[in-house]
Amino acid sequence: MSRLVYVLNGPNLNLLGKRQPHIYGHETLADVEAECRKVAEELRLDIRFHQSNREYEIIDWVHEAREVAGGIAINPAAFTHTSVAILDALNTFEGPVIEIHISNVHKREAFRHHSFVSTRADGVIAGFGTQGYTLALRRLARLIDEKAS
Ligand SMILES: O=C(O)[C@]1(O)C=C(c2cccc(Sc3ccccc3)c2)[C@@H](O)[C@H](O)C1
Repeated sequence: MSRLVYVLNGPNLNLLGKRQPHIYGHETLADVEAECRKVAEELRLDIRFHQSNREYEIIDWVHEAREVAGGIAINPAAFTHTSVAILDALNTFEGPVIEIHISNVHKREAFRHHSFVSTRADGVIAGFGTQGYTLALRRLARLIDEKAS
């Protein structure tokens, strides 16, 4: 069972930490990646960390993950609420998928309350700030270890 995990980030997350800190905090996506790499080392995971504003690139990374990864952690951002295409791609991935949202989407606008991705995700983390990323890694490590035992 591969200990490689893909961490995928959707549109506008490249601007994280620069606006709306009251919703998304002050950490930049580079800060989040660094924290993920630190925790991944503790968990004996390798990670590939990506962000794109282009739906097709996220789909292509999911297809890549099918061949090499043991799990996917994904913050689809706005694609959460719109993308059947990303859901369809995730449905071709056989390993565990954890959906991450920095904010508690259920306390926000009604259009953020529905997620296409949640119909595939094995778990959803929302409202834990950027700590959700490392919590997702810990869950994926547990699931990968359980499958290997
Ligand atoms: O809470 C999240 O992580 C979420 O996935 C992230 C989103 C999001 C939306 C716009 C921008 C950003 S990142 C950002 C934040 C502040 C300033 C600039 C960019 C994330 C939303 O589209 C989702 O509904 C919720």
